[in-house]
Amino acid sequence: MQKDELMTTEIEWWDYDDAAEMAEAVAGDIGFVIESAIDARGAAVIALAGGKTPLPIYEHLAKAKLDWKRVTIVPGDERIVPLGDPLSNVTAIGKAFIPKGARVIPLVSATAPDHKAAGRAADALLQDLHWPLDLCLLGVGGDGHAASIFPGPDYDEALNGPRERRALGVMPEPLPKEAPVPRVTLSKAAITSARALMLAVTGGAKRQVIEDAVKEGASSPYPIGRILADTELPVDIHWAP
Ligand SMILES: O=C(O)[C@H](O)[C@@H](O)[C@H](O)[C@H](O)COP(=O)(O)O
Repeated sequence: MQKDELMTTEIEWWDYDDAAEMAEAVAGDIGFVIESAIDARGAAVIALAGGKTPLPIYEHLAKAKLDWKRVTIVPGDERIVPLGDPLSNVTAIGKAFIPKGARVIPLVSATAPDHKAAGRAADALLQDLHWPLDLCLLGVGGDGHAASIFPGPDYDEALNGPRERRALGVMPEPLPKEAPVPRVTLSKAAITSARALMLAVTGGAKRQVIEDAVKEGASSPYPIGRILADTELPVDIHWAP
C-alpha cells in the first residue's frame, strides 16, 4: 500500500496492490470509526455504499469484534426494488451485518407508489437517526455518479436541496445500465456532513474520472466532483487496480 501525494489538502489517495488488500484496509478503517463512535457516544450510525465493489470490504468488516448491536447501518442509496432482489443494496448489506446483530435499515419500503414518495418516506425515516453520520462510504460509477446522485430531473435537488433534506427519490437520466431503476439516495448535504467520508473504487477508468472530477471541482460535470468540492473534512480515497 502506498499513500499518494495529496491532490488537494482535503483528499488523500490510498493505493493498494489488489482489491483484497484494499478490502482488509478499508474494513479496518471503518471498524476504527465504529469503535470510536461507540466510545464517544455509545452508538455508531454509518451509511454504506451499494454496488459490488464494497462487498469484500463488508465480508472483512463483519468479522471484526465490534459491539454490533450498537451499530446502525443504512445504505447510502437504494434501487427501488423489492427486498431480496439481486439489485437491492440493503439486502446485500443486511446479509453481511444482520447476523452480527447490527441494525440495518432499508431506505425503501414496498408500499411507496413512486420514487418521489419513496424519497420522502426515506427522508422521514432518516430524521429518527443520530446525525451527522459517523461515516459515509461511497462507491463511484464509471459515469462519475456516487450514491444515487445522477444527472436527470432530480439532480439539482440532490445537490442543492435544503440542508436538512437527507434523502430523496431520483429518476436517473439515462437510467444506468447495471441497474436501470429509479432510486432513493442520500443528498449531497447528508453525505458531506458525515464525520468521515471514504471512497472505495477499483480500476483505472474510475480513477481517471475521480482525478478529473477533483480537478474540475464545483464546476465538474461528474456528481462525485460536486460532492468532493463540497466536503469540509479530509476525504480518503481507497483505490485498487
Ligand atoms: O447503488 C448504487 O448503484 C451505488 O451505491 C453506486 O453509487 C455504486 O457505488 C456505483 O454504481 C459503483 O458500483 P459498483 O461497485 O458495482 O461498480
